[in-house]
Amino acid sequence: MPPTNASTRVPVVILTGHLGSGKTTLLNHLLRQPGARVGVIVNDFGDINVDAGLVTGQIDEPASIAGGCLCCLPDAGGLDDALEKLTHPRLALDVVIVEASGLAEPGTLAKLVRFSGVERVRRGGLIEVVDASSYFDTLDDGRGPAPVRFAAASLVVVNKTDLVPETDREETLARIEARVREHNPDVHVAYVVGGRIDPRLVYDAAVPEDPPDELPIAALLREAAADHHAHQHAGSVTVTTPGTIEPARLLDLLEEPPPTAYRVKGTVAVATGQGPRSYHVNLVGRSAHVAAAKRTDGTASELVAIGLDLETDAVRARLTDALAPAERPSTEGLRRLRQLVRVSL
Ligand SMILES: Nc1nc2c(ncn2[C@@H]2O[C@H](COP(=O)(O)OP(=O)(O)OP(=O)(O)O)[C@@H](O)[C@H]2O)c(=O)[nH]1
Repeated sequence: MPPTNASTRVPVVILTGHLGSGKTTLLNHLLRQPGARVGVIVNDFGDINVDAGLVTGQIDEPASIAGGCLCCLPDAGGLDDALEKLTHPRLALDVVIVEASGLAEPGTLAKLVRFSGVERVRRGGLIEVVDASSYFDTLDDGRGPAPVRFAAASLVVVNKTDLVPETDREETLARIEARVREHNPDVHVAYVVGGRIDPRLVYDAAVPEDPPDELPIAALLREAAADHHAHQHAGSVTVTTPGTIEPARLLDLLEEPPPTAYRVKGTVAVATGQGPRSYHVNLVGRSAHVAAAKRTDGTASELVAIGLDLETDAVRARLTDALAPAERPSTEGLRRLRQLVRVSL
């Protein structure tokens, strides 16, 4: 059995963006990261150009899947079927990425995942890729309201910054960011070339290295495409506490996360009459998911925050506050925790 994150649900990340903005380039960058088991759903099968050697195996033969797997989605109606297959615990995938066609409407796709009937799915965020060099010639003429598509994004990746003349770059990127924030003031924005975002913004690989069953071609492809420009590293902060915590403080953090933390994840323990109970916590952008853990191993609680330009001191202070030890939870805290667990189902 491969190492697995199976005790938690599989995050499903939606990748959207205008035609040619760089979605597939970003996806291939993520697929090249060692260790990760990534499932891919594309709804544009005729036009697929994901690196075949990185996406190995067929979903109909899950036993043969090595580094990841690929599923084609002919129409929106097939999304749940594809998610059902790709989130099967046997595959032990770290993440499923849905690459939309350039014409897809992000808000609609986000709703399809949010209201998916598939039990093992959790929302992993929506990444909108923007072509910095053609933005004001394609998506937006700069007049009137900004495109509403940004409202659904948790992360906006402003790609192809290399194609913006250096003399205009700062001003152009600032103008794009201002338009993005019109409908989504808190969204996280990354500026990249070749879709090279830090994969830690998107998923956790259960193992840091390639599994032994991965096809050698994947490693070869990775070498051939070795990144000349390293990606912008995301920062992270980890806080642990040996005891059970007060859920009201945790809920305060999840309802109003620190602005520079894109993801917050971890496991926390809460005291009950029958001993401590553990919960898995996941926040992406502003969307929180909490689920009761199947097993509780002791009372330790841990949270990790990940983000670009992470304000580490401020974030550490917030995580420390959220993990303040409590031998007994407040009634109000328990009520809020149970409510979030219910809406996370
Ligand atoms: N110069 C430059 N070219 C890029 C960058 N990112 C992607 N490209 C190129 O832009 C073209 C389109 O990239 P894709 O990744 O195919 O874009 P896409 O959004 O998947 O395209 P569709 O699926 O057709 O909507 C390709 O030729 C890429 O090599 C970048 O940061 N800089």
